[in-house]
Amino acid sequence: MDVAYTSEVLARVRATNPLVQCLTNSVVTGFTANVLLALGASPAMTDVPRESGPFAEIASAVLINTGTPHAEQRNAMAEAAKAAHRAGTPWVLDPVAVGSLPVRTALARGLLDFRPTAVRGNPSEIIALAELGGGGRGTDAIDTPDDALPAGAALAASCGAVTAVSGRVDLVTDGTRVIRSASGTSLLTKITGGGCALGAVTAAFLAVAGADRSGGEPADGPGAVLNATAAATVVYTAAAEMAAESAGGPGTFAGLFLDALAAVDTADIERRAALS
Ligand SMILES: Nc1ncnc2c1ncn2[C@@H]1O[C@H](COP(=O)(O)OP(=O)(O)OP(=O)(O)O)[C@@H](O)[C@H]1O
Ligand SMILES: Cc1ncsc1CCO
Repeated sequence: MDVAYTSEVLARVRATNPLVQCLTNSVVTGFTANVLLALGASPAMTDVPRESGPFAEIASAVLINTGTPHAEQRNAMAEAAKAAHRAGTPWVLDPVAVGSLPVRTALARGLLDFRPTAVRGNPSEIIALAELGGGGRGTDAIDTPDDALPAGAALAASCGAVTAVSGRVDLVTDGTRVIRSASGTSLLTKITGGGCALGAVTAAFLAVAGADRSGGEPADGPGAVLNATAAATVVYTAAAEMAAESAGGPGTFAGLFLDALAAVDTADIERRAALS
């Protein structure tokens, strides 16, 4: 995974406007849609039963985020995950507050049966999803990304997912390889949805990553999911870093971040990527 691949996948998103179906929490819905639009993707918050399943079959990718999982949305999530799995639509699970709250913990663990392409969350959520810990403090983490490495390996083994763990240094793993990305800004933690919108951006990148929907060899090679997931983090955090340079605080940062997502280019990515 390198800067050239990151720029190439970003260009594909902008050229093809992948349709990203989001079943996400009520706090971050508008922000998430704006982040996808700024990036060049096309959001659709299709999250009611009898629509979510059929839509997941035609969407380019699906995001399921458990932040505010009301009963109807839980049913829609199960329907969408099942349909995405059946149709070969890449889908991302963001297990918000899993571990510390019981309803979403059961929901998210059940959704693993439908083999998410990637799981994205903070360290405590990832550890709890893999049943290796009890979760964080509500939506906040109490663990570090490296603490979640065994959980990433467990999720790769149990459902084949690539795992992206957020923190000061973000980490992406397929259970064997680990990519760390140190770009970004703590201002992302001072606006709501800083992590949730990254889940949607990850879905957009997976949509264009050359993964074969029939389960065959991905056009971008066997590491396509790992590389595209890491590329999403690099673009997202590079844009956040650009926004932070002229932000006066969380309020102006949010707007400048959308501007930066629309503007970020190869030179910006080259300057700001901090991969190891
Ligand atoms: N301590 C930190 N310093 C700098 N950047 C950080 C820090 N923690 C997180 N980030 C950045 O913020 C992004 C979002 O991560 P965060 O851990 O806040 O997600 P989250 O808890 O799932 O967010 P939310 O549930 O509020 O959407 C990460 O991708 C990372 O780049
Ligand atoms: C604040 C909050 N509560 C449930 S979901 C959410 C958005 C950030 O995870």
